[in-house]
Amino acid sequence: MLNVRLYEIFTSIEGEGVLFGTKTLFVRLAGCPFGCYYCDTEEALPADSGEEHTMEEACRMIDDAIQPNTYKVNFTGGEPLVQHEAVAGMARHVQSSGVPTYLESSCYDADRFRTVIPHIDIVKVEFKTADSAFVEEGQHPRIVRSATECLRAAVDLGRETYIKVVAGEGTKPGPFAELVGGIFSEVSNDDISGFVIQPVTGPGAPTLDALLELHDIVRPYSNKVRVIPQLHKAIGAP
Ligand SMILES: Nc1nc2[nH]cc(C(=O)O)c2c(=O)[nH]1
Ligand code: SF4
Ligand SMILES: [Mg+2]
Repeated sequence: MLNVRLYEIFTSIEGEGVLFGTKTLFVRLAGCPFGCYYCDTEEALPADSGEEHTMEEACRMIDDAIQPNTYKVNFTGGEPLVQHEAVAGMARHVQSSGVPTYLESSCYDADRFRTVIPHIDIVKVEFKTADSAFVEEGQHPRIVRSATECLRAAVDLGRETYIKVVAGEGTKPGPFAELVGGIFSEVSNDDISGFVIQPVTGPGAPTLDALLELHDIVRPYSNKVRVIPQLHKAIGAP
């Protein structure tokens, strides 16, 4: 029987991406095998963090936690695709209750992504830069290919899709331009609802000049480029 490890379920104001400011129920799954230097949920990275539940329990916990006027349920982590079948099951349940579902993933595995995306309404496709320490440098091209496949799959299914790239002080314009060129050889501006450059919060934050340079690299491809910091950090919310 399928079980799921959840780290926490809570309501907050969406602090990231194009839907920042919306009232959101966060379902944080336990476990992520990666190691981004800016990770702000390190407590949820161990595979044995959080608590294990049956799918029935998890769905009931979501039903009990969801408040009136919730805009969406955000499946995050950790890395939700580590437990992709459970995410698909919980997302299907949430959709059946009429609340939109949202996926917050590093998009490291396109096969897993394809099992989840039919049950997701709005998706953030994240592209990790080589300096993120997400994976070892040699693995980075493979990760970009995975995220690109995820992007293709989301757009082909007609999902509301936006792109996010976290930028830190080590994010170099040259490799960033190469990444952006690759993304827009795969999709067009009409396919996406936004291109979010999210500055690292705190140590490792990029300068304004660096952010403007990255912005100007995306702008020729998309008028939907936005530099959006983490709102929840600014308002002291979880
Ligand atoms: N308020 C708030 N918004 C968020 N958006 C994405 C989050 C995440 O941890 O994935 C997050 C989070 O942890 N808190
Ligand atoms: S992929 Fe996400 S959860 Fe995993 S280490 Fe990176 S920022 Fe943290
Ligand atoms: Mg967070």
